[in-house]
Formats: sequence, structure tokens, C-alpha cells
Amino acid sequence: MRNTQRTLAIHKHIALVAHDSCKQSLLEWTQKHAEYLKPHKLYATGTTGNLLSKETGLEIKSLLSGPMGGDQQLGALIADKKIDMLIFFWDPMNAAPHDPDVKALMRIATVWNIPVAINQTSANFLLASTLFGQEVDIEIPDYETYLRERLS
Ligand SMILES: O=C(CO)COP(=O)(O)O
Repeated sequence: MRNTQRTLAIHKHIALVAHDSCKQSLLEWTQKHAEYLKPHKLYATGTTGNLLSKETGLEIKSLLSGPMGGDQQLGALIADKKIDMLIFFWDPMNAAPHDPDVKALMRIATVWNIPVAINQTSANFLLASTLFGQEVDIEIPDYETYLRERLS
């Protein structure tokens, strides 16, 4: 029998992190999708979390700043199975002073099979995945268009 029931959104624990050069991008993304993020429990590294909550009004549990241990705190939460997805806009152009912590966070997310988004497009996919069966206004490129645009 076909399951015609609409799947309800499940509240997730979502971690939001951005390096300085990517904070504007994450802020824009968060502002655009605030209504979809609101039902979830949000965590962030310190500076990211303070910026996002100030600018969007979303309730966010801000940990320590990344370079001061925030990435490690998030890693510990992942290992404790308290984070369901990680949205981490990391800077591909500049080395971070706390690069070992950044790598450790990505590593532990991989070890624990946590979905990770690294830019707006992948973040759209992750967020949309929490909203099965609902009409949503999140831009999900279909793969043909996406590839055509990327490869042209
Ligand atoms: O450095 C970070 C992630 O590696 C982010 O830390 P902040 O949110 O404190 O800037």
C-alpha cells in the first residue's frame, strides 16, 4: 500500500559555523531560511552564533569562539550524538590558525556520519531534507541545470 501520509518535519539539532570570510554568506543564508531553521535546536561557534542570533533573532546556543575551542566543543557534541547536521562554511582561501581543530571537527563529523554542508547550495539540500512533504521555498537546483551551469 502506498503511504500517503505527509511526513512531518522532525526537529533536528543543527550546528552553524562560518569562518570570517564566509560569515556574510552564512548570515544571508540564515536570514533567508530563518522560518525553516526556527523549529530546530541551533548551535554555533561563538562569533558565528552571536552574529546570527543578533541579526536574525533566532535562538542559538553559542559555544566558545572557534579558535578558542568552539570547534572542539562542537566535535564533542557530535561524538555524544547531540548534533544531527553540521553547516560549516569554511574558508577555502585562507589557512586558519586553529586548522587542527577545523580538521578534527570535519573528521569527527565524518566518523559519526553526520551530514555536512559547506556552502549555500549544500546547506539548501540539508535544510530541505528536514522538511519532507512540505511545500518549501528553498532553492534546490535540479542536477541537470546545476551541472550545465557548472560545466559551461
Ligand atoms: O573558527 C571558526 C570555525 O573553525 C568559527 O569560529 P567563530 O564562530 O567563533 O568565528
